[in-house]
Amino acid sequence: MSDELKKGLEGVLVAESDLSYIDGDEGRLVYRGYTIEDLAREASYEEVLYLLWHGELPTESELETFASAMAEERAVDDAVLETVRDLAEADEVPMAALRTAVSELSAFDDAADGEDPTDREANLAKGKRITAKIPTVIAAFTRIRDGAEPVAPREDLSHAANFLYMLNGEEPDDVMEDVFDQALVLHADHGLNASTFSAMVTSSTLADLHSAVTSAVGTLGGSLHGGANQNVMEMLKEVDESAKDPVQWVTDALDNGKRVAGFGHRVYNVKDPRAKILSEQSEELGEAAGDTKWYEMSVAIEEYMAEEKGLAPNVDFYSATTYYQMGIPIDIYTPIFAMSRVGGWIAHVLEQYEDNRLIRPRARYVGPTDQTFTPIDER
Ligand SMILES: CC(=O)SCCNC(=O)CCNC(=O)[C@H](O)C(C)(C)COP(=O)(O)OP(=O)(O)OC[C@H]1O[C@@H](n2cnc3c(N)ncnc32)[C@H](O)[C@@H]1OP(=O)(O)O
Ligand SMILES: O=C([O-])CC(=O)C(=O)O
Repeated sequence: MSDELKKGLEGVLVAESDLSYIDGDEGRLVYRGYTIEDLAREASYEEVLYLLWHGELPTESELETFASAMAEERAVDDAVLETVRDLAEADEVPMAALRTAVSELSAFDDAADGEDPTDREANLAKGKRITAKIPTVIAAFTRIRDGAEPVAPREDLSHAANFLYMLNGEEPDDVMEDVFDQALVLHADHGLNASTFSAMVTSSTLADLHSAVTSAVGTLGGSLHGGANQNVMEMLKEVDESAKDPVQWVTDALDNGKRVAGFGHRVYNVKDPRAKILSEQSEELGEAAGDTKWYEMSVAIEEYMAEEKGLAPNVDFYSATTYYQMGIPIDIYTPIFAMSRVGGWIAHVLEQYEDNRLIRPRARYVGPTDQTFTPIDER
């Protein structure tokens, strides 16, 4: 047994996986051998889900069956909607509301209590239900919080278009649907990132899929992980409102010991390939709207961070301005990340169950070992 301490588990191999491969020096990401560039351009989110869960790209009829079965599962039980309403009216943080709702979804899931938690077919069906319902929860929460009534899901729209329809009460145009669908594809999986690992740890105890996804939602929300996309946009708005030069603003932030959201990564030593694609989306949306202010501000910060800190943008840096220019409320950027990443979480949980061993690392104990106990009335 090695006593070498790897803080943050950096570089530690804990599993074999054939889901996604990251080359952190080359800035390359593939899902099951397909480059993220090809998938973002050519495949829908539903197609990528099928690829992750079933191991290969679907044929047209497989995709049609898969996507329509998932679309049929979009509605959530009234009791869950009531919880979502209560949480929205109580001004709950969106990621906390999503975590609570995902947990409650299990109470209304068809899966019989006591079934084998590792049953692959049951989990694929359950995974489809969870993935289908998460967008409904996020859209309903957002609308109620903003003083509107939820919009019921439609089965005839794609996963991406249906979410934007439920959020805005109107169908998105083709450009918005495509940009959003690409964002979902780009966020679907990323090796053993923290939230995925959290889902794996939970499932390694033979806890059920809803528990694993609930753990993962909780883990994604932190500012060092998925929560960074919201922080990026809040930072850019602060820069804008400060009327300072963006580079000066960032210099001051770094001088004050702050981290710049959307930069740095545990695995990438170069620009995240997803950030490359999203920066193009961000620029195109700005150009279409006749205002590239957010894109230009982001590029100025990117150049400065590269020169001064040797840090490159991660996926969260350009998703922020992409979503902002689509009119999406800033505090649901991380729930949207979850809406995509749930596909990866489920795929990794399926892998975990296939070849399970309890995940249980050790800490090096550095406390005392020979204290003399003092009874409470003598302390
Ligand atoms: C989807 C995702 O989860 S992508 C990541 C989203 N998170 C963010 O964007 C938050 C900002 N980024 C960070 O905090 C980090 O880069 C992380 C958490 C992503 C990676 O963390 P780690 O791999 O543990 O790197 P670590 O925190 O040790 O940082 C290494 C060095 O780079 C610096 N650094 C890393 N990221 C940043 C940043 N965004 N701003 C300023 N400095 C940074 C650290 O201060 C540290 O410097 P030091 O060695 O002089 O102390
Ligand atoms: O891989 C990571 O550590 C974080 C990340 O980029 C992701 O989860 O998409």
